[in-house]
Order: sequence, then structure tokens, then C-alpha cells
Amino acid sequence: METTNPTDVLAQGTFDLLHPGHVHYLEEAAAMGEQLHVIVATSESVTHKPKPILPDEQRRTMVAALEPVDHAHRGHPSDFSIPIRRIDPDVLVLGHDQHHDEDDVRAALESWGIECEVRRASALTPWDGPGDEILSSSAIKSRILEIEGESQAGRGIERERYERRPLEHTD
Ligand SMILES: Cc1cc2nc3c(=O)[nH]c(=O)nc-3n(C[C@H](O)[C@H](O)[C@H](O)COP(=O)(O)O)c2cc1C
Ligand SMILES: Nc1ncnc2c1ncn2[C@@H]1O[C@H](COP(=O)(O)OP(=O)(O)OP(=O)(O)O)[C@@H](O)[C@H]1O
Repeated sequence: METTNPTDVLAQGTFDLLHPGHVHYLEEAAAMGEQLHVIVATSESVTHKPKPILPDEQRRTMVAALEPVDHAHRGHPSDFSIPIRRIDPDVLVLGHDQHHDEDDVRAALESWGIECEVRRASALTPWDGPGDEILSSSAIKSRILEIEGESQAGRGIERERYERRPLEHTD
């Protein structure tokens, strides 16, 4: 049966380098209502951790392509009330580790005239799956740097061997 007033759920985050933790959060949020909206943070507003690697529109495109997502919106760089007012959500789902205080978010929503429940999502950990999954964008970045460092060190050893070889043959 079609509802005339579907429950709009709102999730948000940076979503740089997607991983199964993001999918878990968005699936959980989608199950709380009928339409899932996602606000993708603009690079300017990410000040609590290193800036995302991927551009705003690329991150929004990837989030929009995920199965649980109905609408992916680019966040506003400074006034968070603008996209929220347009979406007018019934439920706002904060991620398990998001630094936003629930009562502060409730107060902000009220001040913007939006009647909306605030809930906290659960975490997905490596123990929920095969055990070797990397479930954080910053951990993926660290892993890339580690592998790159190892392969540069490997190339250094190879170079050293190559450079030493003529000397070894002079005996
Ligand atoms: C209610 C709410 C609205 C938000 N609206 C915006 C927004 O319009 N633009 C934006 O850049 N970030 C917005 N954010 C912030 C980010 O989406 C995200 O929560 C914050 O950068 C923390 O990111 P992380 O969970 O990816 O670390 C909003 C956050 C909340 C809780
Ligand atoms: N492992 C996870 N389990 C559940 N939710 C997650 C997980 N990882 C991220 N999320 C949620 O996805 C949303 C977007 O997260 P965000 O873009 O900050 O990813 P992240 O992997 O936590 O990034 P970073 O490692 O840089 O903090 C947030 O609401 C966050 O709580």
C-alpha cells in the first residue's frame, strides 16, 4: 500500500573510500523508514580529521549508487540547516562513532523547526565478518601508505643489489 507521508530518514558523513562499515550504517538507517536521504559532507566542513582524498561530487555519486540510498545530497559548506530544511527528515541517524552530541543535534533541529527523532546506529567490526576487513576510511589510507612504504623499501633493496653487483664482479 502506498503511503502519502513516507518516513524520511537522514544519514550523513564524509564517505571517502567506501567500505562495508558504510554499507552497514546505510542499510541500518534505511530499515528505519521508507526513504533514505544521505548528506555527504563537503570537504570544507571536514575539519575534525584530515580532508577527504576524493572530491565532493565523486563521493556523492558513489553514495547515490548504493542500494539502500534513495537520495544522496551534497552538504552545505557552512550552514547545515539548508539541506536539512529541504529534506525535512522524520528520523536522523547518527553513526556509531560520530562526534556529534545527540542532545545538541536535537536542539539544533528544534531551532530549525524540524520535528525529527535522533537515533544512534550500531558499529560493524571485523569480528562481524571474516576478521580481516578494513572498516574505516582512515585505516584504508594507512594500509595504502604501509603497502606503498613496503614496496618502496623493496625497490630500494633491489636497487641496492643492482648497484652493488658490478663491485661484486670486480674481484
Ligand atoms: C544533522 C547534521 C547535518 C549535517 N549537515 C552537513 C552539511 O550540510 N554539510 C556538511 O558538509 N556536513 C554536514 N554534516 C556533517 C557531516 O556530514 C559529518 O557528520 C561530519 O563531517 C562528521 O563526519 P564523519 O562522520 O564522516 O567523520 C552534518 C551533520 C549532522 C549531524
Ligand atoms: N565500521 C563501521 N560500522 C558502522 N558504521 C560506520 C563504520 N565506519 C563508518 N561508519 C559510519 O559511516 C558514516 C560515514 O563515516 P566516515 O565517512 O566518517 O567513515 P570512516 O570510515 O569512519 O572515516 P574515518 O576512518 O576517516 O573516520 C558515519 O556515520 C560512520 O559512523
